[in-house]
Amino acid sequence: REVIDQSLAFGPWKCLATATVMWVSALWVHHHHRRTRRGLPPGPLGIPYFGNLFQLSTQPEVQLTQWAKKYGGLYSLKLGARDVMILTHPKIVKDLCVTRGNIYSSRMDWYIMGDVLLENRGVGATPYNDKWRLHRKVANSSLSLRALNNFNPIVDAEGTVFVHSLLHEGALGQTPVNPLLHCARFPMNSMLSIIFGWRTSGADDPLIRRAMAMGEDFSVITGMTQNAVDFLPLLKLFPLENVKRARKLKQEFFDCWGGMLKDLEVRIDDGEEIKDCLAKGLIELYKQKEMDWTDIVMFCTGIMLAGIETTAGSIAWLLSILSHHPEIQRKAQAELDAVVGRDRMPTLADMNDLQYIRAMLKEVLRFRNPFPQGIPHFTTEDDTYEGFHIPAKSVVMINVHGLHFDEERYPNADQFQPERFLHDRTNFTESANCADPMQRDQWSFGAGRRICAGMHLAEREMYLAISRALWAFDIVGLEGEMSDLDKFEGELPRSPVAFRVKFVPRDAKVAGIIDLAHAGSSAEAA
Ligand code: HEM
Repeated sequence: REVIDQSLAFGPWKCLATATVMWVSALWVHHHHRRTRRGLPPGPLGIPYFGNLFQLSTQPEVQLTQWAKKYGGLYSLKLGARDVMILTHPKIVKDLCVTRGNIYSSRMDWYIMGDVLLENRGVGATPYNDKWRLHRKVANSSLSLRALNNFNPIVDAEGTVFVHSLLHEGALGQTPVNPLLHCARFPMNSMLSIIFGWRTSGADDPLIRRAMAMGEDFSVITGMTQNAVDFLPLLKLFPLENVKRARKLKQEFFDCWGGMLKDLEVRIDDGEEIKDCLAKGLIELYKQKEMDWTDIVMFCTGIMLAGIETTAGSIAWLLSILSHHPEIQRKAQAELDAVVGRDRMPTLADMNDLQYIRAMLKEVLRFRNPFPQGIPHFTTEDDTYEGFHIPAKSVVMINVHGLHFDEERYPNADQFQPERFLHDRTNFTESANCADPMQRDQWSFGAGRRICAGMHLAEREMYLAISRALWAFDIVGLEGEMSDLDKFEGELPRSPVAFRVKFVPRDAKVAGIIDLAHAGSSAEAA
């Protein structure tokens, strides 16, 4: 009697549950068949409407890389309403993003980053159109190899300021230092000089914290895991916390970088002689009506965002990693002492002779790169590749993490081993442009027509910061307080969390040499 009662009570629920399971399964099968019918590359099954969205965690690159092992160098996902192509093989990245760059070079219509925050302007966020071409041309005019040579003295001087700050904040190796502010100030001052012909005068300048806060906010609210709305457009109907944050941040961009442009415009209008800088050129374009005010503010915003956190984070990762590896420091220092000696600091002229340092820079970008899922490209036309259909308006992700942790190309990929690049004498740009994609060192700078515009600058800054830090100091981790190499902040880009190390001068002459160079270089930097 009890059993009969129980089955009667459970019966309707069981029926309902069975019906639901059948309905979901039918939708699932239908969904799968639709994908196969469309001829898309293979990929994991998702659920109707949401696709694979819920299968990605807060570190999507881990799952993306696991799927690459199963589905290969090109597979597809459905993230909400979007078709997403994941590229995890060098040849496929080159074939699509470089060779077919006319189709694969746009940017998706991001809601928060594009519509709300940057108004789809700025070099990095603008879709592939004439506006982007103009923005990219202007960026290249200051960031190309030739243009950058004019800024060599400034970047060199900032490299000296960097080690000088570490030396003195660390009381000549006595006191631990959190190097993050200094790592940010170096690229920030280079960018300020290139854009506005101006720099911050000390690590306590409020602009440094302000720029870092803007960068951190941007990095958090624009990350993929924060933006389900880019894949589920219906979410736009709901009040989203990040939209409020983005509007506030946009205002901050206008106040800060827009304010600096305004000051410059007033000075130009007052007839002041202004030395050549990117912002001066932008104001000319604004006056000639080739760019509007939002264009030039977002141009500066985009360049400042692209150029600070990325490079700062890479320098900081390397300092953090080196504090775990005294044996790697010794190898780099042996090379530095042989090539440079102990009576002067390394300069840009030594870069080609410091092969171990160069290998370390490549290895840190492989090992802890700021954009493990790349910055997505977007297709503008239908395409067919290796028999697969790639529809127009597909999101195309270069799975940088998957490329960088491929054991076949990088044995012991989860270890930091500069030796793997010792044979490679190319600089970042030469390697990115090499004909055989299997020979490319790493993929941190993306690929094709949207490839990073700041590779030369990033390389010079990273080289000067690290070669000088290792020439001058032993980087010593603190007992019981070693940095955590697996924790990071933000998403677009990622940076290491705060840590402290000691910068211990390697010999008695170091402080004198740095102080002397600093006295000479601060005039140059100013
Ligand atoms: C370690 C440092 C850096 C890394 C890892 C990095 C990485 C990247 C990546 C992944 C992209 C997107 C590429 C693509 O879509 O395929 C990019 C674009 C860009 N980067 Fe960098 N970047 C770094 C430093 C810099 C610096 C110092 C600047 C100087 C201003 C800069 C300026 C830009 C610009 C303007 C773009 C947009 C290019 C476009 O969409 O046309 N980056 N960067």
